[in-house]
Amino acid sequence: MAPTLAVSFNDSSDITDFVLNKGNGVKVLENVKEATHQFFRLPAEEKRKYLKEFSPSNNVRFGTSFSPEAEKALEWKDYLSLFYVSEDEASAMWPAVCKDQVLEYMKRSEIVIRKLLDVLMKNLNVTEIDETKESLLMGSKRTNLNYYPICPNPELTVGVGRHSDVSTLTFLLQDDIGGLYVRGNNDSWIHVPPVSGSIVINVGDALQIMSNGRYKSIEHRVIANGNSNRISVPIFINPRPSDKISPFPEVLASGEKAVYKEVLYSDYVKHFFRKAHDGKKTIDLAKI
Ligand SMILES: O=C(O)CCC(=O)C(=O)O
Ligand SMILES: [Fe+2]
Repeated sequence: MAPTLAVSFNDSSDITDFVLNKGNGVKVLENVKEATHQFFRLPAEEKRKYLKEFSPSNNVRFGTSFSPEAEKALEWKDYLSLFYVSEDEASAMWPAVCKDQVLEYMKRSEIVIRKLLDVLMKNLNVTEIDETKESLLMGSKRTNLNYYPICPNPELTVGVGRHSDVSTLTFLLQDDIGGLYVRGNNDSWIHVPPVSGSIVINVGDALQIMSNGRYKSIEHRVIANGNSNRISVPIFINPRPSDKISPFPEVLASGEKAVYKEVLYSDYVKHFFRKAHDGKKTIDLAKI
C-alpha cells in the first residue's frame, strides 16, 4: 500500500468538526501546541522531576533522545511521554501545565481514529470492531510531547532517526517548522510539509502485523534544524501491552498465508526500545 491512503467517509461530519473548527478543533490543536511550549519552558529542575529516576509515576517520563543506552550518538530531541491509564490518573500525575490540553486533544483524536479504523477494517473484511478487536487496535494510548531544540551542527545528527512506529496508528500534530520526512519509492525521502490545522496519520507496525502486511507501516525520520526549535505531538494508538497480536482471522480466511506470527505486544515494544532507530528492522521479530 502507498504511504498515503485515500479514504472516503460516508458521514464525515466528525472529521470536519475536528479539522474545520466547527467544534473548536483547531483551537484544541493550538492549545496542545502552546501547552507543549509551556512544559519545555519550565525550569530544568521542574522538568527533571519527571526523569525516569525521579518521576512519581511510570506513566510520565521526561527524557532525551530515543534509547540513549543503545545509541552511539544521541538524537537531538527532548520529550515528555504520557501513557494514558484513566482521566483520574492523568489528572493526578501529569504535569499541570499540559494535562488538560493533552486530555482534550486525545479525546478529540479518538473520534477521527475510530472512523479511520472502521474504514481500514472494512477493507480487511473485518465488519465489526468488537471488544477484543477494540483492545487490539486501540486498547492503549501514549501521547508524546516532542521538543527539538535548535541544533548548532544539524548535519552531524538527526531529530529522530529513521524508524516506523510500533503503534496501530499514530495521530501526529506538528508545528509550522517542518523537517518530517516519510520514505518514498527508490530510497527517496518525501518531506511532509506542515499544513496549519491539519494532522498526519501514520500506519504503525502493529497494524502491519494484524493486517498480515496489507497495510504497511511507514518509515519516517526528522532532521535536526539549525535555525528553529520545533515541536510535535504524536498520539500512539496501540494494542494493550498484554495483548497478543497476529494477523486477523478475517484476513487469512480466504487461504492467505500468514506472514507474521503471534507476538506479545509488550515484548514487541521492548524489542523496539532495545536498539537504536534503524529503519523497519523491528518487525522482523514477528516475521514467520
Ligand atoms: O516529530 C515528528 O514529526 C515525528 C516524531 C516521531 O516520529 C515519533 O515521535 O515517533
Ligand atoms: Fe515516529
